[in-house]
Amino acid sequence: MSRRQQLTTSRRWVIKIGSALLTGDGTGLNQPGLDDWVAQMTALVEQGVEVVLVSSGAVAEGMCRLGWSRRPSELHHLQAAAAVGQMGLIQAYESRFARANLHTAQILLTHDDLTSRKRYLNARSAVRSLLQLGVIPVINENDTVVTDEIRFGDNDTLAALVANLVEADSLIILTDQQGLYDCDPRHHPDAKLIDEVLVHEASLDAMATDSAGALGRGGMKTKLRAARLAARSGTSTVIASGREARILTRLRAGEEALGSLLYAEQAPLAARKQWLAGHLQMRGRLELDEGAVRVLCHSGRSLLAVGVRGVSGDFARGEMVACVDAEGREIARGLVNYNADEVRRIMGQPSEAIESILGYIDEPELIHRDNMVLV
Ligand SMILES: Nc1ncnc2c1ncn2[C@@H]1O[C@H](COP(=O)(O)OP(=O)(O)O)[C@@H](O)[C@H]1O
Ligand SMILES: N[C@@H](CCC(=O)OP(=O)(O)O)C(=O)O
Repeated sequence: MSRRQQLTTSRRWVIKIGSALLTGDGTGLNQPGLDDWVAQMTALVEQGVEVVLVSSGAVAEGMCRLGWSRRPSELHHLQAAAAVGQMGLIQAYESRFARANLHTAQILLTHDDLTSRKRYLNARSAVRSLLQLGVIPVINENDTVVTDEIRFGDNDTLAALVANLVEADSLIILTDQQGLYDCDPRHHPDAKLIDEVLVHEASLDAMATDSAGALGRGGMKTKLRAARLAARSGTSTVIASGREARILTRLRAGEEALGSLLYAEQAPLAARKQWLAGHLQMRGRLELDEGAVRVLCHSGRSLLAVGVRGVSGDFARGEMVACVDAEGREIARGLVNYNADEVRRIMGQPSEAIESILGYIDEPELIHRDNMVLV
């Protein structure tokens, strides 16, 4: 199957719509554009794609609503514009998706939300639950509370971290150019479009510059960096023009020579497992009973509390623990969904009992199979 053909079957897409498209002429949101992109995303959902939308446009829409003609430079004015404009942005998506009977959910994130392990896991389970419910998450940076030091700044980086968060198969970055050119087409009319390339190809660095349009942030440089970040979880990226007719549905159909495909070396699950195998420090150990050892080793299942008979170490939710058999041999390692004290209370118990023992339930599994590698 060609790399383009993989888009025809991939299941989870993060779609980023940039400021350059959403607010092309600086007079508020591009309403006809929104009609078109929402109709295409609805068609994707009907084909079974789980869509997570990362949308810019809050500051520009806020400027329009407040009657400001120039982007302010003071942080507090930018924050005010973002707060006003985010209302318009969400209304724009909510009303359009509602016509197709699809619910939307607003998620505003800061850098801290994705770097603190606990908040990361919480954001991850919230977005996953929304997807399971068939809801379209509409994500933007929480511009009103971020300071310069902790900003994503451009939404390309945010979209890449969201792709990591949900282990997306594909990240689609829609912008005002046909894709990544070998130099900025705004200044070089003879620039050539890159069709398909390995995301880590070193020659790309010299091509993707940080010159952006009047309303965008970051230019192609942040898009290339985003594609490389996304590749850490095995996600391949397409950079394409949101002005091209039926761009999303044509990409879904596997059309060749459309936008630039920056492909990752590994598939999402393999990339995650490699990261788990080599990455984190072990914070504790879970001793498993024979039945649990068997289902982990032979059936590739998740670890449930009922199969654990001993706990050592002091670990937090989301940290890495070793799973050992009765002789102390490590058989697997993975990210645990409960902290050490909680595991001591729920070990040996069926998952249905977790809520009555702890008073809440985070996940039914102690370690989900996607977060575990056999050793
Ligand atoms: N090699 C390149 N190929 C394509 N565009 C480039 C390149 N280098 C810089 N750019 C600039 O990046 C701009 C898109 O980035 P930006 O304005 O930040 O858009 P967005 O708001 O969609 O993120 C293009 O309009 C183009 O001028
Ligand atoms: N969070 C900001 C968007 C930041 C931004 O412009 O990003 P980008 O679309 O990457 O150029 C907003 O909603 O106005």
